[in-house]
Amino acid sequence: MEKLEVKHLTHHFGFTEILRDINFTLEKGKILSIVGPSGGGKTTLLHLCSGLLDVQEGSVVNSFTSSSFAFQEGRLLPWKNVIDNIALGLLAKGEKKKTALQKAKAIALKFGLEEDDFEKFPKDLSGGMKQRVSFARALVVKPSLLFLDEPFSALDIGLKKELQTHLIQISKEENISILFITHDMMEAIRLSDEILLLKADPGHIVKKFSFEVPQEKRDDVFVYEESAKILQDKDIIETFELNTLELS
Ligand SMILES: Nc1ncnc2c1ncn2[C@@H]1O[C@H](COP(=O)(O)OP(=O)(O)OP(=O)(O)O)[C@@H](O)[C@H]1O
Repeated sequence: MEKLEVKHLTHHFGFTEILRDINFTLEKGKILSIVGPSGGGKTTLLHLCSGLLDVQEGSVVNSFTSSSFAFQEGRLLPWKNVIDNIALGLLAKGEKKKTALQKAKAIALKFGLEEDDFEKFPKDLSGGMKQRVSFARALVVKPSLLFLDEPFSALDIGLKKELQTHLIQISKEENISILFITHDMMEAIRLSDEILLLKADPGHIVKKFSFEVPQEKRDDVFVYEESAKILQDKDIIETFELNTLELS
């Protein structure tokens, strides 16, 4: 069975301990999110899990057959148009150009891009369109595991919901596992099978929340109700320091 297994992972930058004794397992077909305040070590943890950073202490064992990464800001190649950006990974895997372009176009349409956009270059795309391209590029290679770094943070609520719906649909159809980081609790509740709450200084997991209702059945009411419940949780209050906030 494919899985990502993190055991006793600790990380330092210089003399500063950033992460301490992180343990979790992501299983095939599951969506797991890491939620926590800014500076808590989420990005560091994601980079360690995805191999972008070298593990210093503890272990990360990734037995998924393939993985891909979608970044918050898209990271598209400025000299390539939309379709060529999406087709990159397929070409790198040795797919024939004609088939790669066909697959790129099909997934672009699935993510709400239009044929008129296909020849555009990144500089002529809105933030939302870049994000659509970024998702399409990460998913066109049909990864077994997808890493996402705050993928929806720059999007308005309508677009956020639309892309989340596409992501859930494609991940279910293709049985893709997802590990993503976010500071948005509602986003985590909408998408995750399990949420890991990461508290800062040094980053450590204080709580895990899991949800039984399948993602495609989670409507706005579910997300609002679960958020309201979770925001009362003492670990969430402490982790996000909600008790120190007062309206003046
Ligand atoms: N390459 C690096 N060298 C030194 N310190 C770093 C490096 N990368 C991150 N840090 C520090 O590690 C800590 C955790 O950063 P990280 O980016 O992992 O947190 P985060 O939870 O993703 O934050 P945010 O939500 O703001 O992106 C921060 O104090 C940051 O300054």
